[in-house]
Amino acid sequence: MQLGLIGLGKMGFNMRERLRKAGHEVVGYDRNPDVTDVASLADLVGALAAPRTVWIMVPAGDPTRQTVEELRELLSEGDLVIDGGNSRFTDDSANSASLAEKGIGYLDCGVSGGVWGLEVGYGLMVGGEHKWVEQAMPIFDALRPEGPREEGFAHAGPVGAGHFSKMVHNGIEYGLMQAYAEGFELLEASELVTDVPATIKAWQRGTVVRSWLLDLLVRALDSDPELDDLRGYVEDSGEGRWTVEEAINHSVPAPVISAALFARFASRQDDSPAMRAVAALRNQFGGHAVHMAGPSSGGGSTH
Ligand SMILES: NC(=O)C1=CN([C@@H]2O[C@H](COP(=O)(O)OP(=O)(O)OC[C@H]3O[C@@H](n4cnc5c(N)ncnc54)[C@H](O)[C@@H]3O)[C@@H](O)[C@H]2O)C=CC1
Ligand SMILES: O=C(CO)[C@H](O)[C@H](O)COP(=O)(O)O
Repeated sequence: MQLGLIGLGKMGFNMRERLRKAGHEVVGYDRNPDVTDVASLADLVGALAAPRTVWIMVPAGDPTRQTVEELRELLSEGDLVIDGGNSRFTDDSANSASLAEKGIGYLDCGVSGGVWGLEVGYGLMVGGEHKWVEQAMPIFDALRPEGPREEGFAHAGPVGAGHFSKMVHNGIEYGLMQAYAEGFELLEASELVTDVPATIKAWQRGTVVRSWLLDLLVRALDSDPELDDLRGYVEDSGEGRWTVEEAINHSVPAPVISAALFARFASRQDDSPAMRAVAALRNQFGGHAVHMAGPSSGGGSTH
């Protein structure tokens, strides 16, 4: 099958490779001339025979919204657009409705697997109408891991369901990573455990907490046993906060995911205004000692 693929970065580049290995004809477009197959979106559309299927894999938000708008002008009735990026699910209904005015189909597809997907395949969760899902199934089948389709692919529901599912998936990812990270810190802090990387490595087989994320932690510790080449500063790209917002909207308690998100915010602070306030209040009501800020004293002096 032919596919137009827009965005050939960490994800799209490998997806093009995996699809080509499976025998599909992929025309890739990226703003980066080093990786693109064609010079423009118009050229990409011109290189495909109707009905066309075009997969967007650019950063979520404005780049994806603008790409959908441009495709709306270039594509025709019967063509299909798939947004495979980590877009917020609330963008999907607007994209779908705008394309539907011209008879162009729309699917939202949550994609999981990161840079490893080339080798092991991508977990896919799709939202949209059945007929469009069927049209794109050869592409989904090539991207998903080998094995039973239902173990690496889900038609999760109508438009928006794919990105909603991916949002929850990423919220879970936040919580799992945070739990491993806290365990790592506690092992490191202990006087009893003398080989932390070996201990975590031993959890890879047979234990209740074995997982792919644990395997990746072992891999990171193999090259940097105390992770001291890194700063403890963690970005986020939206999915975690949207998960927490949806948990609030549905009155679903999500303390683990919320704490994991807030831990990332805390990681970006050199000093915490909130904890300065707690120290000040403790000092006010109980006369408890505080650590004073000092220009070169690190934690400062105690008063
Ligand atoms: N990296 C990951 O682990 C995963 C990323 N995603 C999502 O997939 C999408 C792509 O992510 P990455 O490949 O990691 O990002 P990336 O930043 O590595 O690649 C994005 C690519 O899109 C290109 N690009 C940006 N705007 C463009 C435009 N208007 N037209 C054409 N090309 C454009 C850039 O030149 C770049 O090559 C994002 O929505 C991301 O959230 C989804 C699952 C996993
Ligand atoms: O979707 C992903 C993995 O499943 C991406 O790697 C995503 O960027 C991870 O989320 P965040 O950047 O917020 O940590």
